[in-house]
Amino acid sequence: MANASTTPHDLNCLTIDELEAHAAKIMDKQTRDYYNEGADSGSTLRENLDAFKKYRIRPRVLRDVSRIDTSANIFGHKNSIPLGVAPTAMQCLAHEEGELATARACKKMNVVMGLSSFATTTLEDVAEASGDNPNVLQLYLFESRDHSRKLIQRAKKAGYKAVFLTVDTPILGRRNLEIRNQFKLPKHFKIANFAQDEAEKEGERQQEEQARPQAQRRSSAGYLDGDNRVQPSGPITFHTHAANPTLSWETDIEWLKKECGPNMQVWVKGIATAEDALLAIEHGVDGIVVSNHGGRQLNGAMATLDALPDVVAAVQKRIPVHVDGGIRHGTDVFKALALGADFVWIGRPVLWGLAYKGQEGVELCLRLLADEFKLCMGLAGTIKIKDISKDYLVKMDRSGFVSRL
Ligand SMILES: Cc1cc2nc3c(=O)[nH]c(=O)nc-3n(C[C@H](O)[C@H](O)[C@H](O)COP(=O)(O)O)c2cc1C
Ligand SMILES: O=C(O)C(=O)c1ccccc1
Repeated sequence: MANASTTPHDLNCLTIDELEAHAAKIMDKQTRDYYNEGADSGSTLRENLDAFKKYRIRPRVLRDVSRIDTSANIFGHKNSIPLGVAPTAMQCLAHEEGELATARACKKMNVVMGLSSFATTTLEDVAEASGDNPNVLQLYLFESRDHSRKLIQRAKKAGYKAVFLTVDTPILGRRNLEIRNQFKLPKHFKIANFAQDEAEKEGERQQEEQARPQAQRRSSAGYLDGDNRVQPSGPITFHTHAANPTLSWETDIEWLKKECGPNMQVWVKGIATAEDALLAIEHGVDGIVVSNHGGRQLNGAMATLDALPDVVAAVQKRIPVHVDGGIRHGTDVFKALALGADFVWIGRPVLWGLAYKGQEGVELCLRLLADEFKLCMGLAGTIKIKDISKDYLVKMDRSGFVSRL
């Protein structure tokens, strides 16, 4: 009998939940709170996780599952599983090698990596560590077009396959632990991808700005006071760059497409509705990620798995639809694909892996999910990614009533 436990395992850490628990013991409180929390009460963060429990798998049997192919094509590359590493900011907080450790683990595991605009490693160094393995650059479109233009040119030159424009963060969500902890990036780390000529000045401003509680930091329209009211604008700052409330389909997507040219795709990350998915297609976007930023932006927003089916129905396979948020098991990957996603991304589990054991920890994280996903495919009676469909799921309502999809 084929057994999933043929790959070497870390006996102390056999699940993503265990990885989270190990990481929680290792990370300092500031980092743990920053990485793990959601916005406001955290209900959307929890619902992202719980949404997967509403679905159960309908396994088919007596099919030859001796040859399971978990691979998925992305940007013309063969990814080992239909899963990528979502962009998350400031990975040097989790481990001194930060994004480089993640890039090396992704390369080893054949998994695409998303690099945050707010990475603590330069995009060139990450590209070098990745070799042939594909990368995407997550973008916050800064109000200073000059800075964005430079960043895009650098990404192009370094061979990034796509930019993912994050569209769920026109204003930064309120994260209470971050405010209470007065979270700041320790002085010895740098937000590495600010344009060289601006880096010094900007670095200093960031350090100053980060010393401020979140509620007093400035956004580009001004800063949010204690009651989340926007106060008049101040100088350009760290959070000015992340949160740009002027972003719009008309002005920014056209501009971005032109800047990226024919060889670097433009995706939008943070879509939650069919209406916006259709607008994305209308504006010539190459792909979308259904995301609510891991529940860190609009608390009270739908769980991403709940938002997914409407988006999939509207898009009708014209462009790829990806999803992130709350994926912690191989069965979660299977369920997202069965609901029509082409691919999924994971955020926090990679940060936990990094904190646990650097590159090795990220490899472990990816291996656990890859093994679980392959096992799920085989036990459900599927051998190719394209076999996975809604025929393999039922949905349970609150009273436990089960219905076919
Ligand atoms: C600590 C942290 C930092 C993040 N930083 C960014 C970022 O810089 N840009 C971005 O688009 N998304 C960012 N995200 C959101 C992730 O890309 C992703 O959407 C989310 O983490 C997925 O949910 P999950 O953590 O439940 O897997 C961040 C998430 C976390 C947890
Ligand atoms: O923390 C985040 O989720 C995020 O996307 C972000 C926002 C501002 C600066 C750095 C990261």
